Amino acid sequence: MTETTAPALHRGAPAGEPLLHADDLVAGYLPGVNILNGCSLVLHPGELVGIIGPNGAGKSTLLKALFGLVNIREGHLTLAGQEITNMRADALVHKGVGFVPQTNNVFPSLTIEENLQMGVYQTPAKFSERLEVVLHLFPELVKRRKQRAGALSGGERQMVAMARALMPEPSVLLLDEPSAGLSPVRQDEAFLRTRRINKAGVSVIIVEQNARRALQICDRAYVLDQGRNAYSGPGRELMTDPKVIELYLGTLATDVDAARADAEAGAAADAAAQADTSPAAPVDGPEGTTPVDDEAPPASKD
Ligand SMILES: Nc1ncnc2c1ncn2[C@@H]1O[C@H](COP(=O)(O)OP(=O)(O)OP(=O)(O)O)[C@@H](O)[C@H]1O
Repeated sequence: MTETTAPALHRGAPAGEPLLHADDLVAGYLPGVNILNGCSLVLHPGELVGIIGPNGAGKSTLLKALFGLVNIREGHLTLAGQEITNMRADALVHKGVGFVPQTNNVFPSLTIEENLQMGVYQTPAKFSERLEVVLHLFPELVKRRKQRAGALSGGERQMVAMARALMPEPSVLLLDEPSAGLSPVRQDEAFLRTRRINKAGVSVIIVEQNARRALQICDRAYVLDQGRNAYSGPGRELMTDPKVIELYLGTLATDVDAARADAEAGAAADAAAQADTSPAAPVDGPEGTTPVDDEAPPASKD
């Protein structure tokens, strides 16, 4: 076991080789100004990993560094054991990494279908096959595929952006705040959609401001602070950790109880979903919001 897979840094991570491994990254935008000051993260096959932390902690910067959009000054990044540090984004897509930015994530003048076509511009022959898989994952898009993306709501655009990123059949999907700017019900849908993608076999890293909701769906999460790892662990453990609650989830004493209740509600929903294998087992949002079909469609892999 290497130092970077040490339990304290990656608490709760499964054994074995990570799929994606960021080791002690130092990165930034302006010369001489580092935003990431030694950040590490592992993503194992099939995991859904969250990145949370206060505003300006460097969460989005870390995601962009993983996707070759911010220069990594020190440290290493590997994908399935291969060095990919500072590899260009288009090369990373080719290697199976997808990225969904927080904003400007669709081509507004193109139709939904044309947006999805852009997702496989490197491998156009795959379009029909992948379109079928992706529309199976997002059946909401089937009837609307000829509509212009610019006419869609924020939540619908987010769905198209995720669908487009899935078109090249990534093994890793990086999501930058998929719930940003959405109403509570639409936020729930974005989180459940994220889990649906993960259940379909895609390993996911999600950056979120809505920390409590993210922790509910994540296998594990990293708390960043000032560009460094502050805490890590299984999502539901972090939700009930008084230090994490005090520093990042809210300072009210009652939040401990609220977080516990949220964690228990999430665990109960998971247990119910596992017990019920019928094709439409709904999962309730934590605040009693609209149930959304969270059942995993057939795996997107061959
Ligand atoms: N393009 C950029 N050029 C220069 N500085 C930037 C740029 N983007 C972000 N920063 C700076 O990097 C720091 C970290 O920003 P980042 O967006 O990664 O934080 P974050 O944790 O995702 O925050 P939030 O939760 O508010 O989105 C901030 O101080 C921000 O001003």
